[in-house]
Amino acid sequence: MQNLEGTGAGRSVSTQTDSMTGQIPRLSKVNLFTLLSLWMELFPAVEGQRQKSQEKEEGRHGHLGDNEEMIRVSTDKKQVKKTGLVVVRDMKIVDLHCSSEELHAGKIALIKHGSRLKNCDLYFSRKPCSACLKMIVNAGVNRISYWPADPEISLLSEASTSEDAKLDAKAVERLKSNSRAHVCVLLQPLVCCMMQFVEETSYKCDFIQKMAKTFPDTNIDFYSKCRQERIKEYEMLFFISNEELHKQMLMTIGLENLCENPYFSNLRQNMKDLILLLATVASSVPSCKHYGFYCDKTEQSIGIHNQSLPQEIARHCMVQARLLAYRTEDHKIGVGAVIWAEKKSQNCDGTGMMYFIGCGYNAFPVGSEYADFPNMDDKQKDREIRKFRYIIHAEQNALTFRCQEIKPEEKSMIFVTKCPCDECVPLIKGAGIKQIYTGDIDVGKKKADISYMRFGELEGVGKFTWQLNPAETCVLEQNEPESKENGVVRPVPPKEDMHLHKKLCLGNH
Ligand SMILES: O=c1ccn([C@H]2C[C@H](O)[C@@H](COP(=O)(O)OP(=O)(O)OP(=O)(O)O)O2)c(=O)[nH]1
Repeated sequence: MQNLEGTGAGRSVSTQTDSMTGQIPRLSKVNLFTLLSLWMELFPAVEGQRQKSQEKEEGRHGHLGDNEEMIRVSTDKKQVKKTGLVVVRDMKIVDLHCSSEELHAGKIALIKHGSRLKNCDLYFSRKPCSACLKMIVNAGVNRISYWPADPEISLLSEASTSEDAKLDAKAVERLKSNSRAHVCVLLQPLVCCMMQFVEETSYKCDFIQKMAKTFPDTNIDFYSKCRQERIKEYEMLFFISNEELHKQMLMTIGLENLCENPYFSNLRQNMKDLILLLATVASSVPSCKHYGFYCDKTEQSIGIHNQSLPQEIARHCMVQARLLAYRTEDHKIGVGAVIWAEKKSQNCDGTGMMYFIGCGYNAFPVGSEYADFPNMDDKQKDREIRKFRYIIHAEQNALTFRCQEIKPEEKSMIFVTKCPCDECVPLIKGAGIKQIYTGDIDVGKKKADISYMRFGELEGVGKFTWQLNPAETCVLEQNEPESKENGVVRPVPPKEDMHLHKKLCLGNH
């Protein structure tokens, strides 16, 4: 867990720097935590869990044959909204949770951390229900921030359940006013140029660029289409388009202060901006059946540590890393890294077997001041004033400030937005991380102060790079010659297939 004080970005760009300071815009830590909580709400449903609860429900119905019980189960499900949660201690992320079919996010955090929640700040994607709040408050948390739309016990559900939802909202208010914890809404306006910067860096990021190389002329439409779909989807989930309804809801959950203008319109604008930003970043690692994180064919084996995660989960974790990259302190490029591990059996968390180990982004040593270290790249002739000997890489920060040990018997995975450099590759392997998910645009690059030669040679760690689905590569290879790209042999899609890929299908998000 890295100290999230500092500055942020994506891949190097020149056009969107702040014209006054020449610096790239940066995501505030509060907005980062809020965005991550929304993103955790979207954690892909765990298949086993879905099946289990389906079986349970079928069993329950078959056994009881009780109509009332059936209605109660289905209305409960509709009424309780899936919720994401980020646990922060001393401005560092210590855990990421998402509610499961059986447990709300707040209860999961309580089970996992118990009294260690004392003095933590919790960021919820919805206002938590009274059952969660009473336990969290009791554990001594410092602050609870929530996204100001429909709460966990939905106020938008059917009339039959709205009485309960209103009662719960009242109980939450009472708990709030009698508790030491500060229960509040934390949303900050984006800094100048942030949105354009995120758009540009998302579009130019390694993942989209790699697809553009494989499918010339298709990426722009594909990226924009994906982004439009995500915006619509996230607005449905996280925004209340009807202003009156939104006002009523804010009144019910004790936010009457925010119902007057200009506060109300400012709040809605900040919410919209953050939703747009999340949709943009999510579109930079598009959900697409032709592309994903795959092992090169020569490295495929049946060992457990070489088994890839489901693509939608890998993609989800990479978007987390992309969000973290917007906190970088490098003036040119943001890199984000997040480490997850898989337990042998399922957690109570909505993340299934996955649990969070740590995260980081590239930044100067903790506590350093703005002008303490040089910021120049290798275009600067004087090597003494280049940044490379000072900046801590995203992977290094994720490893240094991790909040869990990396267990040798478990499958641990690092998701990095940029291919790990020669300094980081041995660290990742030495730490016992079993899999790397990344892009390979930089593989084979050699510069004076930073190089990317070791990743290609790395053995004993599963390497999953963003590439065309190998199953499709086989089809392409049957007819066509190969080309060399970054020193790696890549198939050139035949014209017919390229035509087909122009209609890239969006997978289910
Ligand atoms: O595994 C890595 C590799 C690099 N970085 C960070 C460190 C540094 O802040 C930046 C260096 O990026 P790059 O190699 O692209 O150098 P540049 O000078 O920023 O850009 P250019 O590609 O133009 O040389 O990326 C990481 O966090 N992890």
